[in-house]
Amino acid sequence: MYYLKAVVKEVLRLHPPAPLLLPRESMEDTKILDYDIPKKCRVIVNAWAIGRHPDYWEMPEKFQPERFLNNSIDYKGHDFQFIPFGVGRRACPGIAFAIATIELLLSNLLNHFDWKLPGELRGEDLNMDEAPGLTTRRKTSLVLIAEPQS
Ligand code: HEM
Repeated sequence: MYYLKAVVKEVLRLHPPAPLLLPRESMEDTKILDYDIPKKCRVIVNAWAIGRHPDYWEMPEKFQPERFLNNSIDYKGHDFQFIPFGVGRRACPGIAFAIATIELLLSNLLNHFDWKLPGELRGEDLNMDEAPGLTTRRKTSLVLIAEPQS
């Protein structure tokens, strides 16, 4: 179960369903690094890019759930390098429900079926591109063969 939790985190790091979170508006003039942000400016946070930033993640493009096994990085918005549910007062209130649902669904699917790719296809051949949009989904359908476990 520890590994499954790490897999879910790794999927949400690489493919956050709301890649730009929800837009914010600055309440006052401020400066971040060298950028002047005027009052009432619309600010968009790119959680997708943060999740792949090489300053915060080793081999950021690699799918490597193990990176979540021996650390305390969680969804609550304390770890700014990992914010698939946003941060602060307007962060997603559905985190616990979402994670419980994903884990329950995934563990049942894995427990009851053996999963295979069709033909000679290998995992590394899968196209993991995302269709652009405010929320993301796979660009191409995922085709799998499910064999019920006896
Ligand atoms: C994998 C599943 C989910 C993801 C990745 C997700 C992600 C997000 C994100 C990124 C935001 C914007 C946070 C921000 O801008 O800081 C948000 C807001 C919100 N989410 Fe989710 N969410 C998920 C599931 C759910 C579920 C299951 C519910 C309800 C049962 C829910 C209810 C909401 C609501 C009501 C808001 C608006 C909060 C506000 O504006 O104050 N979400 N979600």
